Amino acid sequence: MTPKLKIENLTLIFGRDKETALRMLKEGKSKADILAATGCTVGVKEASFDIQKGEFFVIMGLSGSGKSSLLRCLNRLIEPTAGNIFINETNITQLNDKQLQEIRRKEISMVFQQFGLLPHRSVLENVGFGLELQGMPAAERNQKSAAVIEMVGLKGYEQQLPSNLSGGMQQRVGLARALANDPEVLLMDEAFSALDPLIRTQMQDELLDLQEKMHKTIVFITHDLDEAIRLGDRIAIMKDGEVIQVGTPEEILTAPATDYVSSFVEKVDRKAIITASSLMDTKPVSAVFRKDGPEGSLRKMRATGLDILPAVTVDKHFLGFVYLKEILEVKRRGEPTIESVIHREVPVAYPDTTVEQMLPFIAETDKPVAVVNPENNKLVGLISQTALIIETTGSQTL
Ligand SMILES: Nc1ncnc2c1ncn2[C@@H]1O[C@H](COP(=O)(O)OP(=O)(O)OP(=O)(O)O)[C@@H](O)[C@H]1O
Repeated sequence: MTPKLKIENLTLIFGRDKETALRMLKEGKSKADILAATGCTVGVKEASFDIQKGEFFVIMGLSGSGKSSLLRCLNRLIEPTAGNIFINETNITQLNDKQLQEIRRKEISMVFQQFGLLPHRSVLENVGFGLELQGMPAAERNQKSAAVIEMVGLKGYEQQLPSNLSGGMQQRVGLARALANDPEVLLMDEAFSALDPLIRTQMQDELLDLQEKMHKTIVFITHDLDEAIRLGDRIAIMKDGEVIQVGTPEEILTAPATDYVSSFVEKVDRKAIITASSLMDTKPVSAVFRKDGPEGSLRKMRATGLDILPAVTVDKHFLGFVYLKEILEVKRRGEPTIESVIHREVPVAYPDTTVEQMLPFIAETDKPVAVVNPENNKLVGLISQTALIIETTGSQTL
């Protein structure tokens, strides 16, 4: 599948002597060395990644890491120094001014941190401003604007001036304006960073709801890893102009690529993000069959060294757990199957169940947790108690 956006070796250098700076960069010189020798700042260094259609892609990094510079290259608000950017299959870096304008009007919109609203225009006029520039007649423009204003929850405020609105509402106007021309790609530069925390969380939720309906390709910038994790399908982490890791929130949290990423990850509340599938043992699950006799079950327990095993039907439907000591009882009583000692009232998780959702039943059980496929109830994995305890206490040293 062709990605919606393809960023290929993108480099951005600020300053005059870009050529020398670029050469030094290729030689592997550091940002500091390049600055000292040429007076040039490396804003973005050889970034390469793809963004898929409909993806919510977050670029996260501290102040000065280069995320705004990178975002602004995507619509050439800043001219990249080297590399390519493709939208669909069009190389944006090669477009002339007219073609670029066309792309900016139709395909890529941007939402800014400071809202960027025109103070003397009403909400309706602000939202319709881009359409007006395109020469759309007033009636059609107003109709489109009113529709997106309703979409972002501002119906009734069409005639207000921005100064009469709260920060959160002003940012909704900014969002509505970006959505008015129904772009395929939405660039959002720290769009919620100026809002206070409660409003910010509310806006994040609303944006996620909107995205469920819109399926836009969103590139969202933030310096806040919690926000990145809440919003992103995937996250790119930047440091000193470099993209140092691209991955799903789970990949970033469970397998940080560098110590730098780890240091961020340590501060995140993982329980809402880590899911059963990332915790479960991926080795083929040892299980006893319901029709197994006690001898067969004991053999499996000896082989695995476990004194609790899941019990399944022949086609792997999960039934419950069996315990070593009860199987020994069954054997002593001379029963032909282990049917009578399967504990069926046990909690199960689905692969996308989060640790937070598992907490209530983790507290009540000292067994491993079975992970089953929600569609057919087949056993797909087991999560050991140790893995759960580490995740819930956040401690690797028990
Ligand atoms: N116009 C400019 N001229 C020179 N250097 C610049 C310019 N804009 C940005 N820089 C430098 O490029 C680097 C990346 O800056 P950028 O603003 O992209 O980072 P950021 O991660 O978006 O930070 P912030 O969140 O503070 O905006 C920084 O070292 C910055 O000082």
